[in-house]
Amino acid sequence: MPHVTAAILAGGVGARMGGPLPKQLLPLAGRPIIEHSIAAFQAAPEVDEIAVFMVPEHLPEVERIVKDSGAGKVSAVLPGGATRTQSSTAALRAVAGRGDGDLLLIHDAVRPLVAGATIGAVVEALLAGAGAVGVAVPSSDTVVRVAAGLGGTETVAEVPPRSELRRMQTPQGFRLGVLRRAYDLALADPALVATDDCGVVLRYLPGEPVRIVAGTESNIKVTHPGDVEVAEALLRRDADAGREG
Ligand SMILES: Nc1ccn([C@@H]2O[C@H](COP(=O)(O)OP(=O)(O)OP(=O)(O)O)[C@@H](O)[C@H]2O)c(=O)n1
Ligand SMILES: C[C@](O)(CO)[C@H](O)COP(=O)(O)O
Repeated sequence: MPHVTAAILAGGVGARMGGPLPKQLLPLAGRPIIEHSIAAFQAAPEVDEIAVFMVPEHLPEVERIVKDSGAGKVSAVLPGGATRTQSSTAALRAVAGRGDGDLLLIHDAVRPLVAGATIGAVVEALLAGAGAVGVAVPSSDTVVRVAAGLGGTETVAEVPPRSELRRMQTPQGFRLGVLRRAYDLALADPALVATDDCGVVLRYLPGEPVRIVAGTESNIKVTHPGDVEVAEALLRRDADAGREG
């Protein structure tokens, strides 16, 4: 069986959230957001090992969280990079000793409500032969592409068919050989701009299918002020549903 490493990316400073602390350290139901994310992968039977990539100035807080929560699968708490893409490449460096057939899951630390079933579905798709797997949900809203209008305004440039659109979440999972080849090409491209790792595979290895598995609406990315309260409400709802089910 391939070895499965989960990389939890926590190298961001949370500019959109604001405030003195990176949002992954904010409390959610009494525990730091990142502790929920680590716990999800700790509990996932498919995952062998976890590595966390944290804003360098806050490494000690995460080391303490890992120790106090008893997350025994965490083998390393390392500095993240200056951009999400650089944190992903830090994750690739951390698994340099693993084989091309081993698996790497990359997860946003600020998606604390990821379901165990979602992690399982990503690994299952990889074990079934996929080289790259994304998690996505349909969009309820019409999504448009915009263009710059007059005087700093925006205008609608295109309305792609909604039935073909999905909202991407994490974890995103990869056979290591695939992600390594994609990033080797990406890092040699001075025009590299990426917001997720499946996008890097799609752009630089266009022949490599990126499979999609279904995500959940609860797997939100805590991004803006107010999102912690939304996550708290979703956590309560999921706990109530678990008690009733
Ligand atoms: N240099 C970075 C930037 C982001 N991330 C991580 O990638 C995930 C998704 O990023 P985002 O929500 O954009 O987090 P921030 O970069 O912290 O937020 P902002 O863009 O508002 O500053 C987060 O878990 C974040 O910590 C990372 O590991 N390294
Ligand atoms: C990877 C991601 O969560 C997929 O939706 C998203 O692209 C991260 O974007 P961010 O700007 O780093 O929050």
